[in-house]
Amino acid sequence: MNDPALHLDNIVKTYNPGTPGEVRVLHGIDLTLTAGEAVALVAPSGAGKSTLLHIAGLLDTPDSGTVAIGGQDMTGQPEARRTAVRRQEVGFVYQFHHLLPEFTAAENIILPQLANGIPRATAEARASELLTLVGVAPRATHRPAALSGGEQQRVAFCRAMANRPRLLLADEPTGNLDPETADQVFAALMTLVRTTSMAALIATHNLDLAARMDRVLRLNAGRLES
Ligand SMILES: Nc1ncnc2c1ncn2[C@@H]1O[C@H](COP(=O)(O)OP(=O)(O)OP(=O)(O)O)[C@@H](O)[C@H]1O
Repeated sequence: MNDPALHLDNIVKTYNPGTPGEVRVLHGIDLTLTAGEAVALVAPSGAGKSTLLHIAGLLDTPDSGTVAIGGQDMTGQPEARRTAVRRQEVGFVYQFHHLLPEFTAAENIILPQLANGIPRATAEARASELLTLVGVAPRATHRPAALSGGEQQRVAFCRAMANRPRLLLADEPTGNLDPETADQVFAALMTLVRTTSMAALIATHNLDLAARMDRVLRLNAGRLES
């Protein structure tokens, strides 16, 4: 019950080891995120932020070190198990929304729940609740192309949270928006995090937004500094 949403212990990652193209990216990352915590990840370009988010979200594996989600150590687990835990416990948001263009805002939030075996009525209620929280309920029946950039991104947050994940990982979620819209979208994200008490690791170049989170971590030379 009190297990951390995410626990990384001594994560090391090198691309193309032992070759002329070797890139040592992460040199021993330790990180613990607890429920309800929003943590900013600030890093210069190329520092390994996406690599770290992919490892934390079970999309990639470290060379060594452990990744535990909700107290479940994922080291050496078969891919099917990693996929199941990722689907259930982790939500992702990217700089670009990646919503399905042929489906409405609500359907984009309903579909991942149906894929997880949730009954349609429950999924619809959950979509409606999430869209209301981020202020996009009046646009529920619009397709992504008929939504503004900020609305699209707020719908993407709702989709990421549709299956009540324990952990939200966001890679520059406001990077594609003008400052005012970024501010509104960030506020919506924080509302969702506070309401659902999930843990969120949010990579951003925006130091003002980073300062509004509970903690700021800097990724530098392969290590995390607070
Ligand atoms: N598959 C790969 N093979 C080899 N090198 C890689 C691979 N993926 C990433 N890298 C390198 O590892 C380093 C970290 O990449 P990563 O994408 O994690 O950085 P980032 O901090 O997310 O960068 P950005 O902010 O520019 O997106 C970079 O030098 C990158 O070129």
